[in-house]
Amino acid sequence: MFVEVIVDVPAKQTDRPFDYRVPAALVPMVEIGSRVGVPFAGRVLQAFVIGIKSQTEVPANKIKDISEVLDPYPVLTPDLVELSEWMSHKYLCSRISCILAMIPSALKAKYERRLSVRPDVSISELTQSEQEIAAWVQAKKEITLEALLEQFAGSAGAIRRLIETDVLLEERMIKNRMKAKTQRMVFPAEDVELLRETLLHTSKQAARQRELLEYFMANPAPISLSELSAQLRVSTAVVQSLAEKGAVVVKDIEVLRDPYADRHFEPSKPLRLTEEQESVFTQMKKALQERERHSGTPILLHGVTGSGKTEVYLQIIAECLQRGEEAIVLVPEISLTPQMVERFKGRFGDRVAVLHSRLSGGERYDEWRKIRRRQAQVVVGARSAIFAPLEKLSLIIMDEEHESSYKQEETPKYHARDAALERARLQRAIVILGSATPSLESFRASVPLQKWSTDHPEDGQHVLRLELPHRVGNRPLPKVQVVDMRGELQSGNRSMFSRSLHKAIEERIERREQIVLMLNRRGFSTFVMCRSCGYVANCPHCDISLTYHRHTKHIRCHYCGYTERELEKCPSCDSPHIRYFGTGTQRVEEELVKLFPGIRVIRMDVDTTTEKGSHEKWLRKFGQKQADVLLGTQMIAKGLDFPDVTLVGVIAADTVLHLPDFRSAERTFQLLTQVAGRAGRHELPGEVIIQTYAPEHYSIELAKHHDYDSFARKELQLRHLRDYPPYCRLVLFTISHEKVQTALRFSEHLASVLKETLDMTAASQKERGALRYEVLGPVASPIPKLKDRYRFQCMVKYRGTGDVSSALKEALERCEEAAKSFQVQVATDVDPYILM
Ligand SMILES: Nc1ncnc2c1ncn2[C@@H]1O[C@H](COP(=O)(O)OP(=O)(O)OP(=O)(O)O)[C@@H](O)[C@H]1O
Ligand SMILES: [Zn+2]
Ligand SMILES: [Zn+2]
Repeated sequence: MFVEVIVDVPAKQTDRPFDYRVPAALVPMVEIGSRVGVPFAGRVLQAFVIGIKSQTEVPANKIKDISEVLDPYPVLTPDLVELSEWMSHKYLCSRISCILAMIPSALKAKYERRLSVRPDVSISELTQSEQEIAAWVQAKKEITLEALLEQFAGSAGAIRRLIETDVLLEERMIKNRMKAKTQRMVFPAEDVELLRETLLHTSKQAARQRELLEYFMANPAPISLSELSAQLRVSTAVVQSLAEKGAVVVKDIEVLRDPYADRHFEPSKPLRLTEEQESVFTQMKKALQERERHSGTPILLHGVTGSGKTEVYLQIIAECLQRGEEAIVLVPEISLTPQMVERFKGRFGDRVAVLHSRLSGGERYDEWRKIRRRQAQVVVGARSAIFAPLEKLSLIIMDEEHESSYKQEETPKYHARDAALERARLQRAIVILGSATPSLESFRASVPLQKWSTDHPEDGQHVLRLELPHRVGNRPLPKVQVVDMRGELQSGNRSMFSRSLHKAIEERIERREQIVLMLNRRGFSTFVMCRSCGYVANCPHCDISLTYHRHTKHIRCHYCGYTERELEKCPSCDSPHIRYFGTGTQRVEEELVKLFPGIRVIRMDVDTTTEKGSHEKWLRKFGQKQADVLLGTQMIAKGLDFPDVTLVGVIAADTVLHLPDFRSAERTFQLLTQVAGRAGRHELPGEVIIQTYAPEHYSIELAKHHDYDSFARKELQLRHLRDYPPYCRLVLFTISHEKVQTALRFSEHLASVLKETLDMTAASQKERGALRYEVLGPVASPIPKLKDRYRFQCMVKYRGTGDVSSALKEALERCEEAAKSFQVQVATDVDPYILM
């Protein structure tokens, strides 16, 4: 048997399958998706099996054997292996980077070098010090280089000679970064007679042993050693002597770390669906039942905030489980709150595995193994949970599908929505994209039920749209008031709170109701400015202003980490009037406390939520009414559901609007709608106050009226006019070099090669429908200098059905030589979300 593998080397030349032979003994262990060790260029490397075959073109004297199989079960399911191929093609990145993105970091190999003495070496021919070293290694059988250097601290030279002369052989071993956690268990002998007999032969002096034997006679069940010693206060030695007598067996058993072990989840029952929910649910159920026939139907669930989308998710998952199938639920990282986890654990208990970035490496690994061992059928997680190794996946739910955090900003720069649609296609699973404010990409692709026919082509361009236009129980959407802050300033109010918001806060405090205040962090960045001359402290390596860190009294660059002490006076005009603009939320908190004495504020932003579990802690406190105000950045806009919140305030709504980004209106509308959705979700009616300097902007005006449809129509018109996605697709190339000239010249070269290859592709694909494209740039990047490198951008804009990836890949390959010799870096971003 032969296998095709992808080796774990991040280089262009190795980005293709290599053939190996599987020795007979390993054949039963090797499957598609297995992780193996293979000899490669004189080392043993981790590799992933992507194909199995009975023949190979590699000549018999050249083919090598795989050296080991690293796991008891394949780490990738067959559909993930296929998905990795799609990903590397679509996102123009190496196959191995895609595979590594799919497995927990605990499984990313660490290579350890181990030394041993060559068996046929005659030690007596070595020098005295060499002999000493060799003898020591021989006694240990094998040892890491680090340990050897530590033992013979002064003899690095001798050790090196021994390695060079092959007296010490070096072997690279693949080690997992993370070990499975084990627990020491005590198993009493199954035969109670044996216990009784041991007791008879144990002397009266050994009271502890006798006590333990009696305990096991009464409780003949395995127990962990730690629990046993806590209960009976017996020492390990006592257990050990019983083990020697054969009355008990002590064994290490693998256990799974459960991050939610100490939490109790209130079991929940399915609610009776409302009429609207019921009709949506019926369609979903139908899609699930017919998924084999129609290769899975993607569904867009457009439901206003509080319309009961989550309850529908829970019931369709139950349906999926009942069919013996499995489901993935994707939620944005920041809305993966305890409340959210609780709803899934409460309904499905232990069958739920949770994956998010706040878990430790070990916990993540264990949740993943729980999935791999088929102990979990529902996976709830952030972006990368789309790669959960479920074999009978039939349902993928993506909540808040419009969220930009579904796009990964490091290589592989994939979008979880597209990965979900592709994985669903491979598995014939159905995808449900849910949102109160669907992305324009999804909305444009969607077709309402009345116009839907099941023979729409499976091209990801057609999505069935289902709607939940009303809140559960017909609760009204909250009343939204927009306050023009320019007017406030004109009437002499210089505070960051308008008079309406001020009054509204006062009222809630009096009525003991709760308030959510949101501020957009991006617009309120923390910078340092001279009030006399307007000097702003910039990073010397990046064209970006430095950020002030109040607690350490330093100013810092967010991109490269450059740090200096806070300024005493202006470097430009010597004025002492330096103003530090602290984080926006800090400033708002200070002002709140000043204006409303005694007010209790919980502040949630990057500063207060870095610690593990802090997120949960703050929300729990707020839920228990230990605070009047929950103040925070975007992270509080999503998913929260607190009954006593009756006021939501947005301090500055338009800070995103001015960013040079074609999605800024969409983002503003989404954010305002989401945060407004936090108010009045239960008995008490809600009120929303939005403060802005641009009240007439359509994204704010239409958010005020909860009018998604008008917003989508208007925004799509504008995108069409300006030729932006979803009417075209973008690929962004960012080129950087230490010298401006080199960066620019290379960028021009790349742009012309891109044009050439696209011309050729368009010509050869003419019959198959038009491919229209443009290559824009090079232009200086919006951040023109980063970490001492100058940056330029080229953008490819295209529409049509041709295979653009192949052309772009070819262009990159043609420029590779030049890039290498000039040491130019090229970063590629397909369907970019950040245009800087
Ligand atoms: N059929 C139902 N009967 C009674 N209450 C329901 C029903 N469905 C949902 N609810 C309740 O209505 C509230 C809102 O529902 P849910 O959180 O599922 O809405 P959602 O659309 O997911 O909201 P959002 O997108 O704003 O987070 C919740 O408190 C939920 O328990
Ligand atoms: Zn100055
Ligand atoms: Zn910097």
